[in-house]
Amino acid sequence: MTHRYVMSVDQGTTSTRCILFDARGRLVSVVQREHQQHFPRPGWVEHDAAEIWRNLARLMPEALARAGASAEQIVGLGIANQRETTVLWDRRTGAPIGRAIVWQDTRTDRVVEQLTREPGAKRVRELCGLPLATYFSAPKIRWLLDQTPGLPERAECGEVLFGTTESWLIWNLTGGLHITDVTNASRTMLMNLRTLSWDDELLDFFGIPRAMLPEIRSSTEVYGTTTTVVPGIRIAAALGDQQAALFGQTCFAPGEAKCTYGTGSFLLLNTGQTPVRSAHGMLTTVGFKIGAEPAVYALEGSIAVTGSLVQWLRDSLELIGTAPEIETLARTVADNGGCYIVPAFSGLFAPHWHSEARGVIAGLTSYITKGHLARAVLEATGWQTREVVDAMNADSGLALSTLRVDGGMTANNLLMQIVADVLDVPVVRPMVAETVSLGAAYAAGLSVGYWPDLEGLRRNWHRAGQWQPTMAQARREAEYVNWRQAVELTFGWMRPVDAARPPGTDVVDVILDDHRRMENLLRELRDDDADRAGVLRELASQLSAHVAATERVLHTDPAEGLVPEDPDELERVVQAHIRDEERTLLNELRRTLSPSDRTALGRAFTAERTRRFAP
Ligand SMILES: Nc1ncnc2c1ncn2[C@@H]1O[C@H](COP(=O)(O)OP(=O)(O)O)[C@@H](O)[C@H]1O
Ligand SMILES: O=P(O)(O)OC[C@H](O)CO
Repeated sequence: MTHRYVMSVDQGTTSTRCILFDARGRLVSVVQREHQQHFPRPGWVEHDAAEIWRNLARLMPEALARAGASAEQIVGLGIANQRETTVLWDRRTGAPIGRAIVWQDTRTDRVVEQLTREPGAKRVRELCGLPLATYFSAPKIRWLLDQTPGLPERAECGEVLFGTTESWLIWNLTGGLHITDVTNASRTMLMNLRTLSWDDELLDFFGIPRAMLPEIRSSTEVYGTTTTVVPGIRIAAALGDQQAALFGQTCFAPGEAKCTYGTGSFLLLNTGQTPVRSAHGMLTTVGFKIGAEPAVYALEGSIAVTGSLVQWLRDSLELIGTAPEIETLARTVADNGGCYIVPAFSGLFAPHWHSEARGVIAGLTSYITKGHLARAVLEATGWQTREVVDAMNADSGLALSTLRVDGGMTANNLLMQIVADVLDVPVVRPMVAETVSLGAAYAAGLSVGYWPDLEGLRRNWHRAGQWQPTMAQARREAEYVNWRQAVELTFGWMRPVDAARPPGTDVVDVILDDHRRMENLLRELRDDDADRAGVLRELASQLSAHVAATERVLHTDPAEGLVPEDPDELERVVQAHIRDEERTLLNELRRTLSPSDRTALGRAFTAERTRRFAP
């Protein structure tokens, strides 16, 4: 008898996996390839979409070969993917336009800051269920369009296309089908959560042309057939990876929840057929949509940094050689020794949504060892989960009674115990830890009739591990207070220096903003990837406009004279200018002028500076 399988692709943040599952939901073959993470500047995270496609093109035949199977034995393909990551490509050539901007990337923090002040900002969350944040696709698309002259016009006439990575892969696999599924579309900030279609008000707000967007389809339906790599396979499902994990954990009914612990961690609660608005920092998102049935919604608590903090300890601090070693290191100590790490590397996501937050290590004393740091890393995942569960309970009015977990980090038994302890509920892990892939396979299998219904899938779920809470209540509460105090230290770390201040701001602040902007340019000059000539030109224009405004409005006699052409000299002059002005002029202005005079001067300074600025 010829066996038949479902093929599943999990296009994740760090790697792409291709897995074949049999009818009982068992793994038949697994292959995986990592792709490169590009960090060209602080806060920037990029992927090469062409590399991701090349990886998939190798993985699909490899997965078949491992199982000794042919394309005819594959009943359907389901794709799960990292969400929000933004790929633009040329419709004609199929080539990506620049690198993809990854969901963790914070380069759009200023774009987002500006957008929050625009009329219409309040409507965004109402329409799409998401808070304005760097995390989602729309600000990333806007940023990309703003970068290249001519790109907005090309996008307007559909020459430049947008997609998240499932769209990009389906486009390549089918030779030009431009679609997305409703769960991925719900992460762009451009889809109306009720109508499940692109929303004109949102498109206008972000200035994004409809012509560049894919068609929105259900999560399970046959979209088309592969024409390349392994031709003839029906593509029968697509879901964002966290929604796929919800499906793989068989959280099909309202009230069922799971948390996936990978690069980041994502807790999703099925809320049934009506979108629930969060009052506590959760996202409202689409959970899945089976064929023509109504969509099922979810509340989501997204945590940006959990497994990636372990990677940071391994790759940047080199305190461990492999991710599992963190457990051994953390077990060398009995507790955290008073140390807390809040990994706000991409700002803080749920429930805080502070894009400007940056990470802290708090409570350091000379007593702290690398063992304590390792424990603080694991506890950070525990406490971040606790914050999200508290918010989720407050939104749903229910208390979570057990937590279903999955993902790479759940191999860590100490971490699972910590999660049970800080939540004070049991944590359970299923037999198949590859829940994202399993969910995509389930969705594709349902779509083509390989599995008849959801109930049959539920019977495949088997418990493999369970952790009971053992922490004393008083200790749990005391630790949580410390954690929250550490979180507060991360807020407001980055000020949006480039955001134009409204007219009428204190002149001291206006000048300080100029200084920070120039310092940022000096930092850029030290980056090997920077366009040096461009940055130098910008720096010279900034300095010249700033000095002219200072002279004209504050009647000072700046020491600099002309803006030097020599780059080293320019750097020196800028640094000296900032140092001198902050030591003398600014203190004098604070001391001698009334707040209303400083405000009037601030207005004049801004006007003069704008007039003199010649980019
Ligand atoms: N034993 C472990 N303890 C703690 N973290 C781990 C362990 N094993 C893997 N990880 C972390 O889990 C993440 C990988 O999980 P995975 O589910 O494959 O992530 P993703 O799908 O986001 O790429 C990595 O960030 C890694 O640091
Ligand atoms: O690829 P993962 O598992 O890190 O998941 C990323 C999420 O989809 C981001 O929203």
